[in-house]
Parts: sequence; structure tokens; C-alpha cells
Amino acid sequence: MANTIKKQVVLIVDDDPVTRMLMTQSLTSSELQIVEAASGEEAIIQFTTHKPDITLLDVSMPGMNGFECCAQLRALPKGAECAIVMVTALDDVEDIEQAFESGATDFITKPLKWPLFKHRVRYILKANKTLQELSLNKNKLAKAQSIANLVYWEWDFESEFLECSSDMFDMLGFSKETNLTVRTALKKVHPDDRPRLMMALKQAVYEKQSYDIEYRIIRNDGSVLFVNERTDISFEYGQWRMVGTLHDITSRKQSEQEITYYAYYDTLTDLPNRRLFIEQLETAIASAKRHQNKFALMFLDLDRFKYINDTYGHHIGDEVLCQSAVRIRECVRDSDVVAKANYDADNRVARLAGDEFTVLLDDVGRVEQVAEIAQRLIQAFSEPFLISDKFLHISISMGITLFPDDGHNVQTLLQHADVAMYHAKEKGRNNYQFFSETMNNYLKLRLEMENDLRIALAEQQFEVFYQPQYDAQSITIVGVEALLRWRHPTKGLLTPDVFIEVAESTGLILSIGNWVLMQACLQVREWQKTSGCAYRIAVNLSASQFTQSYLLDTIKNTLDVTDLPPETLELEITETAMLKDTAETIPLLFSLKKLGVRLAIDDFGTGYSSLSYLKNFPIDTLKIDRSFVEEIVSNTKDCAIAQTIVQLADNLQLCTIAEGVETSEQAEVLRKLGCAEFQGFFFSHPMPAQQLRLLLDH
Ligand SMILES: Nc1nc2c(ncn2[C@@H]2O[C@@H]3COP(=O)(O)O[C@H]4[C@@H](O)[C@H](n5cnc6c(=O)[nH]c(N)nc65)O[C@@H]4COP(=O)(O)O[C@H]3[C@H]2O)c(=O)[nH]1
Repeated sequence: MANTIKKQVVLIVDDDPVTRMLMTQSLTSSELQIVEAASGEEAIIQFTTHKPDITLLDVSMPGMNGFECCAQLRALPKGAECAIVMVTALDDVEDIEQAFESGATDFITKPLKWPLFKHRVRYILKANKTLQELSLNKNKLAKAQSIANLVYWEWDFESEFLECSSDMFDMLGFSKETNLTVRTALKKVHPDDRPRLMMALKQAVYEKQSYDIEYRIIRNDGSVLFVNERTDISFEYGQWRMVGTLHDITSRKQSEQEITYYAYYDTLTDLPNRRLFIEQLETAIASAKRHQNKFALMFLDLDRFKYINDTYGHHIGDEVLCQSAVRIRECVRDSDVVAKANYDADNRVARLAGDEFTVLLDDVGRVEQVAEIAQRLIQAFSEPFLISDKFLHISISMGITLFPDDGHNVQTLLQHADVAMYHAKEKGRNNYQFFSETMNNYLKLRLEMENDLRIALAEQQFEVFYQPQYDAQSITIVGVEALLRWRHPTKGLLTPDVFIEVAESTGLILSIGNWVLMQACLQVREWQKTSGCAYRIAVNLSASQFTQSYLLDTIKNTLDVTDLPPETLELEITETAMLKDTAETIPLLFSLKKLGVRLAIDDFGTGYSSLSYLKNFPIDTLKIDRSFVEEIVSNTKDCAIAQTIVQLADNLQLCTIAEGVETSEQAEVLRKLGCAEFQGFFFSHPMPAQQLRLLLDH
């Protein structure tokens, strides 16, 4: 392909044809295209058509003179980029000044020196091209800088003024006319960042060390701009100078802050999350070690939160968490302990997960102070939460550990606070507990037990024992109570008092309970079939089994599978379980009753003893608790209570069965009181199925 170099265009404007001709002759070459105009008016037309690179413009022409023409050419498109050289015969200073004022690039005087003329024109063309390229590059640079949010400045160390790009005035909030000095620019820097920048500047001036730092600028409207300043120091033309760029990194900083927020804060409550809390705890440990002081860690858990979430839905649950966060914060904000340590109280509270919160109290002098705050927190939750027109009562259980007394590292402190919190839950919730080593051992045992229970279930280490229940008059067996036993591989045969509570709290009781139910029904059905007697089987239901929505289906299914006559199955439920949530339990009791099974209240007299519920509930039997039977012979009060229970049962046409009958005297008193049935060691201990079969056979 031919290499076509674009010719540069020269416009010659002169009313004298001879001058035009001579100029053309002098300039004619393969690189230049010559265009002529005989007047200012024609020059405008030619200029618009050819867009020349240089215009040689005669000053004195009839009509529009050279100055006027020059001014008009400059206003045309591309007019600013063309070199306009005034050709004047008048070697007069005023003319020259007027020429520049009207926008001329240069001037040549007549008479023209022809050997020099073409060199002069070529030189001006070249210079103009370089200038244009320079201006183009400058524009490109300015554009690039503006895209990159970059401004620049220059400082020659000796002067106090800064030379800067126009965008820098905007960035700092100065008008473009401002004579910007280092001092005035520094005033815009955030006071916290200023000393750092001044230090860098000093090193630059005295040690010629360039710098690269980030700092904040406060703009006139108060908004904060984050900038990154990079500098370069050089020695040029006998002078030290420093060039710097300022990069607006505000959006990057904001993104960084956002990322940090998501990484370190809980978006629901705005509290520090687990990660930030662990870092704070580490810092607290390091600081307490350095200053040899104490701090406290509180571990809070909302009581019944799961219930609220399940009952009212997650949006209410979330609101509870938010309001709880506010209450905890408020309590801690007022705390003298936190104020004393000059820490940001808001950051002392964290949300670890779900309904678990922590509070760090620094520089604790006396443990009593911590107890006061704990009490204040408990108090703060005594007021109900108002959420979506509902008043919800939520309490907290709290475990407290102290550094260094209860642990030296994050893990131990947290673990022990958790143990203490667990203990608070066990103590009936809505309270706080300080950690103690005994507590720890106890909980370790519990954990072991929980583990063993799972194994027991998987490896079928459970057994059902049966204790006969006798008719008080005939002393014949009318039924049996199924009682769970655990044949532990190392600890031997265990009774429920050792493990039932752990099974309850871990939920394992559900699987265990279902297993007992099935096992007992199968067994008693077999006895019924072989003996032809309608023996009754009493099975204990734990509170959690009783609140399971599928209890009814479980019972139905067990009856179906075992073919047991429903009226021979008696479900023993404690008073407490039955009265926990009567809105739910009453319909359930009626549904169970509809299946035909019998219902007994276990340990009657030890719970609420609210007699009013008896007439509302479809109950068949009251079991007189062992505690009343124990001293029934010697203690008149116990005897009176037993009597009242029997009379009450009679009035309501319920059956009574006395538990824990150990002596014939007790049996005698109870018989006289009118108690219908007996169960106790005096008659028979709980025993394995094979053993009981022998008893039944007799
Ligand atoms: N001192 C004394 N005690 C007597 C006498 N007669 C019977 N007992 C004991 O009294 C308890 C009666 O059972 P409970 O009140 O339902 O109390 C039961 C019941 O609440 C619970 N339990 C037992 N088996 C199960 C089960 O399968 N599921 C559930 N949820 N709980 C069970 O464990 C509790 C304790 O059961 P056990 O240790 O088997 O203890 C049994 C029995 O061995 C006596 O004359 N003197």
C-alpha cells in the first residue's frame, strides 16, 4: 500500500497577486498544499473549506483588514489550532501588539527575505504541530486524570506556592483564582491525619524522600474525601522540585468500610459479630495482662427464643433480637466499669450467633460491680417487648467468667462463660451465674452422659422394668407401670433419676420415650393374651413428649401395631406438663381420651395443685405422690393431704393409686382412706419382664 502522507495546507491571504505568486513559488513542494485568497472575506471561505495548518495573512487589505480577519478565523472551527502569521510592512510595535491581540501566532515583516521565508514558514508549521500535539497530550492527560480521579501539583521547595491542575482546586474546595500555598492546602487535611502528612513533607524537603500516603480531606460542605498522595522529587534546572498526584480513593475506602462492616458486624443488630468479638477479647486479654487488671465476660442467652421464633415467625424473632441488642447496649453504656476503661461502650456488646450475646466489661475492680450490671441486665428484660401489637415476655440467662481467674485464653473464657450460662438455664432461667470449677466438672459429666445416651439408644442398652399395681381390696395385680432402666456397660443398671433429665434437655427423651411405649405395649399385650386378663400398662410421658404435635399419631400407631385395647393403656403425665400450656394441652388430652386411652396425673399434689383444672381435664386417675405416703402413718398433715386427694378423686369419680407404699401400715392407712390401688416396694419392686411373668403366672 502506498504511503500517503497528508499534505500540510498553507493559506496565503494577500490582496497583491504578485506577493501571493512569489509566496506560492517559494513554498511549493510535495509536502505542502497551497491555497490562496485575495481578501479577508475570501480567506474565511477558503479557511472553512481547507482548514489550513498555517495562514499567512497580510495586514493591510481593502475591506476586511488582517487583524479583523485573524480574529474571525480564530473563531471558526479548527481556528484555534491553525498558526496565523501576520505579514506586515509596517515594522511598528503597535501593529505587532495588535496582531497578537487579535490572535496571531507570529508575524513576518515585508519586504520578505525569500531565501529565509520558506524556512521560517516550515519552522512555524513544525512548532505549531508540536504545540498541537502537546495540547492534545495535555488534554488526554487531563481526561485520563479526571477519569482516574487524579489531580496533580508541583512545588519547587523554594516558593511557598503550589502549581496545580485545575481539578485540584475543585477537589480541595478552592476557587480557581486562589494562590494555593502548602500551608492553605494543609488546612484542608483532616486534623487527625495532618501530623502524619506534615512529617512526610518535612522528610521530603529535608531528606529528599518522596512519599506515598493516604489521608482525609475535609471539604467545605463538611464531607470527607479519602485521598492517596504520591510524590516524586527531582533536581531539575538547578532546583529541587516535587511533583505529587492526589488520587480520590473515597469510593474504594467506602467499599473497604462496607466490606469491613459485613466481615465484622452483625447486619441485623449492628452489633460486632463473633469475629470482631474474638479480636476484642484477644485485645482485652493482652491489655489486662499488661496492666495486670481483671475483666469480665458475660455470655447471655435469651430464654424461650426458639419458642418465640417458632410461634410468631422469624420477623418477630428478628425484632426481638434487635430490641434485645438495644436493651443490652443501654445497660452497658451506663456502666461505670466501661466508662472507667474509656472503651467504646457500643462495641463491648456483641452478637455471637442466634440469640447469644456477649458483654465485655473491662478493668473490673470488684466482682460486685459485675453482679450489679448482671442484675441490671436481668432487670432490663423484666419489661415485656412490644412487637407488632404483641407484648412478649423474654428473660435472659447469663454466664459470667472473669479474667484471669476463670481462664487465660479466649477459648477457655468463652467455654466457661457458656458453662455458667448453661447452669443459669438449669437454675430455672432468668438469672446469672458466675463460673466455678465445680460447675465445670458437673457439666463435663453431663456432656459425657449425653454422649453415652446416644450410644445407649443406638446399641439398645435400655430395658423396660415393670412394677405391678395392686387393687387395694383384693391385693391382686390390676396393672403394671413401665419403668425405664439403662444397662450401662461400665456403670451397671441405672435408674432414670441418673439420666432422665439429660435425656429431656437434649431431646433424646423423644426417641427413648417412643421406644418404651412400643416395648411396654407389646409386652403387656402378650401378657394379656397368655393370661386372658386385661392388665393395664401405665407409661410415663415426659413434658417434651407431651408437647410434641405428633404424640397423638404415635399413640394411635402404637395401639395399631400392638393391637392393645386402648382402655388398658394409661398415660402418666405430670401436673406441670399438663398445665404448661393449657390452650394446647386440653385439646390434646381430649383427643387422647377419644382414642380410648386412660390418663393419669403423676406425682399428684406436688405441682400446681390447682384443683380447678381437674374438672376441665378428662382425667381417669390421680397418683398420690410418694412423698405423702412416706410418713402417712406418723404425719397427720400428710395423712390429711392423702385423704383430701382420695375424697377429691371420689367426688370427681376418678381412680386413686398410691405410689411408694413400703409398709403394711401405710397400706392399711391408705385402704382406710379409700385409696383404690397401691404400688410400692411393700408389694413388689420394679422388675424385668421375665420375672414379672412368673409373678403373673402365680
Ligand atoms: N422409694 C421408693 N420408690 C418406689 C417405691 N415404689 C416405686 N418406687 C419408684 O418410684 C418411681 C415411680 O415412678 P414415677 O413416679 O413415675 O417416676 C419415674 C418417672 O417419672 C421417670 N421415668 C421412669 N421411666 C420413665 C419413662 O419410660 N419415661 C419417662 N418420661 N419417665 C420415666 O423416672 C422416675 C423414677 O423412676 P424409677 O427410678 O423407676 O422410680 C420409680 C419406682 O422405682 C417405693 O415403695 N419406695
